[in-house]
Amino acid sequence: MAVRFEQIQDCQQTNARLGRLHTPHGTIETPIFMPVGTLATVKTMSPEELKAIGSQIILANTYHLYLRPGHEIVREAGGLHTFMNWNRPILTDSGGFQVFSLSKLRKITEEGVSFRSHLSGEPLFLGPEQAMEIQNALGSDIAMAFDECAPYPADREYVRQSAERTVRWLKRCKEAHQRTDSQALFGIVQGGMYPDLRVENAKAIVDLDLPGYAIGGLSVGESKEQMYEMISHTTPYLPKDKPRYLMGVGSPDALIRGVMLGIDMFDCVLPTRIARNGTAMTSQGRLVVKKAEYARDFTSLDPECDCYTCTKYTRAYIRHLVKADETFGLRLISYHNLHFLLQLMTKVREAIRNKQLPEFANRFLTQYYGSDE
Ligand SMILES: COC(=O)c1ccc(CCNc2nc3cc4nc(N)[nH]c(=O)c4cc3[nH]2)cc1
Ligand SMILES: [Zn+2]
Repeated sequence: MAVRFEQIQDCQQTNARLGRLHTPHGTIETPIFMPVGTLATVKTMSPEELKAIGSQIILANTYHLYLRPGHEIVREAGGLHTFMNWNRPILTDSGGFQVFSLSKLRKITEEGVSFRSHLSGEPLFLGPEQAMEIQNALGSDIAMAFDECAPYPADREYVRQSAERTVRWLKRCKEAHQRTDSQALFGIVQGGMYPDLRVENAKAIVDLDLPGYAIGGLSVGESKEQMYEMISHTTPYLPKDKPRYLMGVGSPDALIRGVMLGIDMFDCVLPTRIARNGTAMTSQGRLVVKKAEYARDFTSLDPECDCYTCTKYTRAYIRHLVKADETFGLRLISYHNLHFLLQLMTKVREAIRNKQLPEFANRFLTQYYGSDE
């Protein structure tokens, strides 16, 4: 069996749980945040730095690697782990989301999606079989099913048709799955913002008896309350003894609330994406280091952080680098932001272990978002 999930401890007051996810490239303590390495790199970070901040698993993207450098080159390199010098677990997204969010001129049929490359404009096609072939070449430990992440907002009839097709696509992914002993296929539950469609889709996806399940079609512009509502309608139909992965999430509050709703795995581009415009996540909330007020601030980004960035550099120095467009500034903030979210999940696991999650959540969120939010 490629991937096996162990439930270690439940939380009495919420649906949170401690778990262990055993994969061919190592064991992952859950709940977990997965840094996003779309193009076979977590932007500006080396594998050694990722390990130094405690990253246990990273995400890469089928769509992007299919377009560039092409999955055949990665296969010839010996797979993604060798190609990018990362010997821990890798989860690959299937392209289901990226093809809809990045490419132009796309056409969806029962077969799959025809689209034009957002890089070269060349006509391309992705369907369940192609997505599984690419992920087979990449050799990820966890391969996501090829699905349609319905646009938001979308009318009920569209969402119903799309979710039903996603189930038919999942069956084809399962048929096309080759490395069943070294790569796990996770299904993805859709259903838009319609609770009854979410439940119906969850039941159909779980019927295929897979090693893990994701909740898709969220973090697409809906309100956080809507997102939490859809999660709470879905998790009761996902087996407790399998990992639950909320795709594209997220921010500190969404991670904590997601854990309390029973989610085990998360991914988001946020930490490296906001670093690009000089924004750091700190224990006191977001800090835009470019602001003039930090020009002579010789304290660290986050007074409560012990990471390399916060022990060796000051806000004034990082502000200078970002203003001068020096990539080292981007590296320092990315390193800290990733450390911040990975550290948050370490504290969340500790709080579940000590039966203190609600208290920890209130303390952290009040400090991060301020009591008025
Ligand atoms: C500064 O912050 C940012 O730039 C930024 C950008 C995008 C997201 C949203 C990411 N949301 C998201 N990613 C997703 C990936 C998905 N993959 C598949 N296969 N199926 C889905 O149904 C799906 C849904 C998602 N929702 C969040 C933050
Ligand atoms: Zn730090």
